[in-house]
Amino acid sequence: MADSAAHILILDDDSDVACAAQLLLRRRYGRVATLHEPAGLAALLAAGVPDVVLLDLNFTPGRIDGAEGLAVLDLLRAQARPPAVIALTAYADVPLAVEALKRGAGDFITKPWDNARLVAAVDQALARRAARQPADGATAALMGESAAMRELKTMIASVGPTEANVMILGENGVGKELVARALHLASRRAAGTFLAVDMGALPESTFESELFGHRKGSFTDARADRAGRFQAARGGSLFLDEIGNMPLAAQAKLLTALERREVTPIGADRPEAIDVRIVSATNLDEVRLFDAAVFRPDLLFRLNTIVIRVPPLRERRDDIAGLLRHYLDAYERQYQRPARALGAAALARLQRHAWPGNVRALRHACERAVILGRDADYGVDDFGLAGAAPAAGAAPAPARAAEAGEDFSLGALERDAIAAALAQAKGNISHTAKMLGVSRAALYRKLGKHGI
Ligand SMILES: Nc1ncnc2c1ncn2[C@@H]1O[C@H](COP(=O)(O)OP(=O)(O)OP(=O)(O)O)[C@@H](O)[C@H]1O
Repeated sequence: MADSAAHILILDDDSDVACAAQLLLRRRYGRVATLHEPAGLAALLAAGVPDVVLLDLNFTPGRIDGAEGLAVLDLLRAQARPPAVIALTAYADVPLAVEALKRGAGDFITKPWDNARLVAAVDQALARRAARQPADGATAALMGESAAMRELKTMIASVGPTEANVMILGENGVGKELVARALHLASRRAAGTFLAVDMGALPESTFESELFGHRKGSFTDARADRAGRFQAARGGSLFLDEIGNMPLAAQAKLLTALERREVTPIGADRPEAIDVRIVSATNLDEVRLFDAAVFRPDLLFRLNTIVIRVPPLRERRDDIAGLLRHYLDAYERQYQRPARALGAAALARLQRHAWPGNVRALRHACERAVILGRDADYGVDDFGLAGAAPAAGAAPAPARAAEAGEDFSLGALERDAIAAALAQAKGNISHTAKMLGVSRAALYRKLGKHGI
């Protein structure tokens, strides 16, 4: 069964053998890579674990004990989601093949192989791997196998099925909305609606009408009955995003609704029971969140029964290579560009980058690289990172090009204006967008464009 999404790796020191297998398999599977020695394997795994590895067991000429291949097998088995392994043995060496099977290989093939048998073995290996995958549909969109991401997925799996209110904390672009969606998918409400509301963008004047609904004629513009977000999400999950940006008066109204578990549409004479699971998110740091002048403590304690912290990308650098490959592949497909490799130097540099805009910025950088990159491999310049080499763990200082009189191009001035507004709004995207007079979506696009 051909599978255009499958990723196969052939690890064999004999380049003729590897090339023959690659030519055969490339016709049926999406990505078929070859490697001639185990030395490059760690970097390759960091960029994404293949689905199936065809593994030769001896690399050094003259060696037939299989020790090198078995060591690679151990490394493959240690991956968070190990690939299915087919051992390649040159000598019909049954004891070695048996040892490989004992150590976790799923199958073995003797060289020279029969093409049909090799293809059947790969098909079976893919099927085995698919069957072995954990029931992680809910968290499938959340990429990353770092210890922090694994912990996050475990947390989602245990908290998701409960009705507890969850507050998700993390910087802009770390994936808070993805986590909220994963919680919904892992819940008993998964068949219901997932409705996201940007609380920072709701004008105070229409806050109640937007959230609780209104009756026809209850105010000048109320030309028909309208359900609020609480009613629209009935039976599902309501994601209150940017909760830290709500004015205090609006916080009081939300608190009342959550305490009473009912809302009264404007102009209605009776309240309506609410049936939603509340998931909220903010990029406020916890010091600000616990400041009563910013956020009502009673509302905070309603919302944060469970707190999930999503770490910034610079604290889970192990995920960077996989995310880069994922988004490069996705944009290569989207823009119908040829598949290109990410050079080792560029990868190392990207892994050191501080990524102040987190995964969102990385995604934009990949899109830029796919569109603008011209060389055979991607180089670091293709990604348009801000600052040549910002120190790990630190957000880059705003560009001062205009101040220094170096560059008065409109692009540079726009970048400076955004960086300055962002700094003044303490990283708050909604406030920054408001200060600059653009929508949040437009601001995100500009952040990506300037690599901020
Ligand atoms: N772990 C991840 N795997 C794949 N994509 C991710 C991951 N985390 C974030 N993204 C992508 O990064 C972008 C930003 O994610 P998301 O909107 O969930 O972040 P956020 O923390 O809610 O951001 P903000 O606070 O700015 O609203 C999206 O395109 C999302 O698909």
